[in-house]
Amino acid sequence: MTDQDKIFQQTGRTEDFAFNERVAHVFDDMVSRSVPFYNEIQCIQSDLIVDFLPENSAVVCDFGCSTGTTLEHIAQHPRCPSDIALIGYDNSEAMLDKARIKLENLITAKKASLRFADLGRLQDLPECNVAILNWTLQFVRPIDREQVLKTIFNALKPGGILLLSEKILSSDPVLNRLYIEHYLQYKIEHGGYSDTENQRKREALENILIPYRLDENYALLERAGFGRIDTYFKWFNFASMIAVKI
Ligand SMILES: Nc1ncnc2c1ncn2[C@@H]1O[C@H](C[S@+](CC[C@H]([NH3+])C(=O)[O-])CC(=O)[O-])[C@@H](O)[C@H]1O
Ligand SMILES: O=C(O)C(=O)Cc1ccccc1
Repeated sequence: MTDQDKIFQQTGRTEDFAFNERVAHVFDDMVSRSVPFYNEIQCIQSDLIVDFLPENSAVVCDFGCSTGTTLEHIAQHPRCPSDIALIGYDNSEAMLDKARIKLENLITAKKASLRFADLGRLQDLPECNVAILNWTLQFVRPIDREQVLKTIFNALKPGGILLLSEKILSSDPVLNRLYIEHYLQYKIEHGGYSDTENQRKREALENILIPYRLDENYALLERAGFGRIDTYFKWFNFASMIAVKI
């Protein structure tokens, strides 16, 4: 069980956001209260993923897997092949510790494995059918993002896909402001966070989470070599994209 996220209820100086033990401990609660339609996205994303998996030797890599929720969803999909390798990567040991507990049965059955890795230094990736980058590229330094996508593109088999979810900016400043206001209101109404918690988290994420516009993400994907790019889910300042290695 995950405890309730009270991280930004504390008073005092706001520190930069980090995926440390305290955050990992409450992460499932935090992410489901902070990312609009988080659970629905996990469900429709699994539907898409299984469309691209072969019956034998299917490989799925989840970069920035956090507590392993996405990999667990895929394994539980009724059309998930039994011959599958689900590989989760993250650069937070605290997150991987939580994922190890959640995926214990899959790890014992040799269907899942977890690897400590920094996205900026990915090495020896296996050939994969599906790569996932959900709300993680936004934390990678902008100058490193293209290389990360190129490395993932090279690891994908032809016909394989990348699923990329990001917090995004609108190109129109007026709409951008409106979207952010609606998002903060969403976190109050649906997430149960207070105005002060929202403000503190916003401060803590500044310079850590750097969103791009949708067209900037598309350009990055195109430069990395991807074709057939589409947005399969969008909600104000959040977008989930699919990109195919043709
Ligand atoms: N450079 C990096 N290298 C590797 N991992 C990183 C890096 N930077 C951040 N991370 C990891 O990326 C994850 C981002 S959370 C992903 C949610 C998940 N995908 C989910 O669908 O539940 C999204 C969020 O917190 O908004 C964290 O686990 C970090 O440790
Ligand atoms: O809460 C936010 O402002 C977000 O952008 C989502 C989020 C969710 C979990 C960790 C960091 C950011």
